[in-house]
Amino acid sequence: MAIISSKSSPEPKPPKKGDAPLETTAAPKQSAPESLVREPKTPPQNDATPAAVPVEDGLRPQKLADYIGQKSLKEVLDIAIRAAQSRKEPLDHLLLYGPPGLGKTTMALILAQEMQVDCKITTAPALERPRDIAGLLVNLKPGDILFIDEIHRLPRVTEEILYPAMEDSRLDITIGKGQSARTRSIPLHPFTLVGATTRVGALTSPLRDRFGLIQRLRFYEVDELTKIVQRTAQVLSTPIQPDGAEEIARRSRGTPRIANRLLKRVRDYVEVKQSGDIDEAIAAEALELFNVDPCGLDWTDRRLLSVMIENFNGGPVGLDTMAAATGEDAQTIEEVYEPYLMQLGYLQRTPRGRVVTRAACRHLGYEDSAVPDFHGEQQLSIM
Ligand SMILES: Nc1ncnc2c1ncn2[C@@H]1O[C@H](COP(=O)(O)OP(=O)(O)OP(=O)(O)O)[C@@H](O)[C@H]1O
Ligand SMILES: [Mg+2]
Repeated sequence: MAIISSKSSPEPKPPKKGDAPLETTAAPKQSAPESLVREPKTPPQNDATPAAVPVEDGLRPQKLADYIGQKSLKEVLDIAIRAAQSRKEPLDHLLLYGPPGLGKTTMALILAQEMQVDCKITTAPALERPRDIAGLLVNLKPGDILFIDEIHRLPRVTEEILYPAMEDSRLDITIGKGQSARTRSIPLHPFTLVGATTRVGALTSPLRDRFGLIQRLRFYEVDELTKIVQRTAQVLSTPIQPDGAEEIARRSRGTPRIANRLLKRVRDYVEVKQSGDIDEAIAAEALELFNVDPCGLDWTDRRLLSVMIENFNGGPVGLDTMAAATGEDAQTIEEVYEPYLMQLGYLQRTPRGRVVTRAACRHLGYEDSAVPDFHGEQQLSIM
C-alpha cells in the first residue's frame, strides 16, 4: 500500500503569483493547497526513510486487529471490508466523526492497508479551487481511498464536484465562462471517500447522505488506553510497568493521541531522573509536574471551570462569553475541551448555555455551594 499525502510531498514549489503564502509554522491542518494536488516525484511515504516519517505515523497501528478499542466501529468495518473484497468492489464511502486524536486518520490508513489500495490524504480547507479536487480524483486508481480531513470545511464548489464523483464515479467540470461555458464529464475509477470531522453537524445534508457508512468514534476506556500506552512504549523501547501504563491512561482524557504524548513526557522525566521503569508513582509524579491532574484535566480545563464558577456563578454561560472571559478560542473550547468535560460529568450544555456541575466543584476543591442548587447533577441529568 502506498500512502500519498501532502506531508510526504518532496521539495515544495516556490509560491506562484497570487497563491496564498506558505505557512512556515503551519499546523498539519493548514497546509498549503498547492502541495496537495501534486503527485510526489519520489516514492510514496511507505518507502520513505524512517527519518522522513512523522513520529506519530510510526506509532499508528497498521492492521484492524491492532487497532485497540472502538469495538463496534471495528465490527462494522470488518464486515464492510470482507463484503467489498468478496464482491471485488471498493468500500462504501465512510464518514468518521468524533473529537480530535481518537484515531480517524489511523483508521483510514488501516482501511487502505486492509483493502490493499493506496490512500491519498488531504484536508478540506486545502481544496479551494475546482482543480485541487479534480487533480486528486483523476489520479485515483480503482478502489483507492481518498481521505479528506476536516470535511466539514469543504468549500462549496469542491463539495459540488464531489457529489457526482461519489455517486456515479464521474467528474463534471465546467470549461470556459459565461455564454461559452460548457460542462464536460470525465469518467473516474470507482473509489472510496473517507471523510473525517470533529463536527458532523456542520456537514451539509447532501454530502452527509452520500456516505454509505457514518461512524462515530468514542472516547476510550482506561483499560483500552492502557493497552495503547503499553504498545507505544514497546514501539519506543521504553520499559513500563502495567500500573505505570494505567496511570498514564487514566490521565489521558480518553484519547490515544494524548496518551502517547503523556507517555513521551514521562519517558523524558524518567530518562533525566534515571529512575528505571515507568511505574505508577513515577508516572504520577511526572504528570503532576506537567500539570496533568489525576482526571487528565490540564491547566486550561481547570481554568474554564473555575472561571465559570467564580465569574458566572457556575453558569449558564454562552460559549462566546466563555471564550472572551478565558481568552481561549470558542471553537477550540467547543471541540477540544468541552467533550471531555461533559464526558466526566463536569460540564453540561443546556439550551441557556453551559453550566458547571457540583462534581466539578468538588474536583476543583470548591464548596458545593459555589454553584446554585439548580446545578445539582440530578436535575441536570434530566435536561
Ligand atoms: N485505536 C488505536 N489504537 C492504537 N493507537 C491509536 C488508536 N487510535 C489512535 N491511535 C494513536 O493516536 C494517534 C492519533 O490518532 P489519529 O491521528 O488517527 O487521530 P485523529 O482522530 O485523526 O485526530 P484528528 O481529529 O486530530 O485528525 C496516532 O498516533 C495513533 O498512533
Ligand atoms: Mg487526523
